Amino acid sequence: MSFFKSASPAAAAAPTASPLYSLPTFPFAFNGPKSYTWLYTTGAIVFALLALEQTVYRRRKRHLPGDAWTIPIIGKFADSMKPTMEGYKRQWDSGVLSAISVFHIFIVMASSNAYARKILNSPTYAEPCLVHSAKQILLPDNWVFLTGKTHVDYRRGLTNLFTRKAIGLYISKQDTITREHFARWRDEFGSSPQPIMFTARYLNMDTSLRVFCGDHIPAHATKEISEKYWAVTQALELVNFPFAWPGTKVYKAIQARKVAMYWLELAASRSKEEMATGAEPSCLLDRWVQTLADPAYKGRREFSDHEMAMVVFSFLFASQDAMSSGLIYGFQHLADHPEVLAKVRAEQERVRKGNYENPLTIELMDEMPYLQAVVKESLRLQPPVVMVPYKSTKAFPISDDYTVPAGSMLIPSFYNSLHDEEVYPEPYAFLPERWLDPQSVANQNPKHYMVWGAGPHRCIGLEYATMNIALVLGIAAMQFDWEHEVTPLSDKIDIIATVFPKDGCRMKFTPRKQ
Ligand code: HEM
Repeated sequence: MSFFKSASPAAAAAPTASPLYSLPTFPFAFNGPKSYTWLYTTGAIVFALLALEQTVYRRRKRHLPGDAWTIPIIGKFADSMKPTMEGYKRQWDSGVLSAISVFHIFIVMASSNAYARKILNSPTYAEPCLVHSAKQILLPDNWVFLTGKTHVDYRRGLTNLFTRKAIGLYISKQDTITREHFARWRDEFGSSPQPIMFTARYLNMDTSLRVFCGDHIPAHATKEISEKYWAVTQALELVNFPFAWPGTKVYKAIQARKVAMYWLELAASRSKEEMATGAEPSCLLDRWVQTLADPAYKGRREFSDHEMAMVVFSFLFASQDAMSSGLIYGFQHLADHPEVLAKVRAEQERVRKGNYENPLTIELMDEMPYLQAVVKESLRLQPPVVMVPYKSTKAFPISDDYTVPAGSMLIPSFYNSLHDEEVYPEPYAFLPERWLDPQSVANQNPKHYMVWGAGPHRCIGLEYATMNIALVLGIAAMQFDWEHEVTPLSDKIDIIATVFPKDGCRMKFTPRKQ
């Protein structure tokens, strides 16, 4: 997420002030018995509202595991301000369905694969629940806010942008940009390890902008967008000030979006002009324009520059955090398992036969099953998106004995499916080999592999993301010797929108002789 969905219930809870708690203010001067009447009346109202809150919570929760009583007014707000994996795991372990409340929002967490999939595959009852700030940042008319059939139809037109043919087109750009960045890494990474969080992030941002817009935006624009984009990620934090006032994170994110949209609209317009001359497509926008002009194409043909820019912005929004998380953990897992890194290098040597400077192609990548298994396993072991919030649009009979009330938040977990020891023996070990045998229990149970979600909103960019992570790790394996400085925080997880090692993954890259 992707990640324009909040990782925590607090995100949705924070901006919502319940009318239940907006009590009128009273004159509290003690002027005789009349004042005591006000005081008693106020006390009685507060007491009644608190009692009502508990009754509503217990009626919604029924027999589900979870606190018998919710903390008045704020519920589990304090926990969700600083979410931890340990806290989530405790909640998941309490039951396949469990309940909590944050402010007045009633939340059902689903930890089993069956329930997680049921939520994601029941668009009549549940739809994605985007954080409050997402509409301000992405613009309310962005396609990501569509639901039901309109969403399915719009999305169908976009899947052309991620076919094998399209990915084959993007890969040469990914290769070029990655090598440009690695040339800089040679100078930037000195003698001591340093966090790669922002270095890897910039690499992803630059690559994605080039893949999406090609040369239709100037190099300085990709830099400007990349630098400003951090404001967008920050505005997705769990709790945000609800108004976009100057100085707030949402305000800064909106300014960043304006800059990005300016360049993306320009790119869309230039792509249309260039494709009209019969030029060959060289980026995602070109491919989109070319598809729309294809007489065989069935679907809507007219998209304004603004609309195309919004789609590209949504891809950036959905991809940056998740792809950076996946890449950083890819580096960390490989560096911590030198025996696996050695096998990646052996495969590179076999396939590339010494031609390490030749650009990678999709056909060459096909010959690297071990590298692909490494990426798949790394994303399983530490999924960038551990869960996504949905909301029930009507009463949802999720099981024989429980119906989720309408308007609740539903949070299916991906993490539990991905660490189910029935499907992934030794679930906390990094074992790419489990993906090499088509008959392995992991390969025989693809529905457990929930890194990309499931159902109508399943990640649209998964092939592109997988290819990019594999390509970067494959080239880095041959260009550098890696050293990961393991710190007490390396295994601790920071939940920003997606997940990152708390120490930012401290790495040292030393150029290798090839
Ligand atoms: C490792 C990288 C990535 C991960 C782990 C990831 C994961 C996810 C997940 C879990 C979802 C929600 C699925 C659901 O609700 O069932 C999602 C949705 C989405 N992702 Fe990704 N994603 C990644 C990269 C990307 C990239 C590179 C792009 C764009 C090129 C992208 C575009 C999207 C979009 C547009 C959606 C919303 C789809 C819809 O609502 O129809 N993602 N992603």
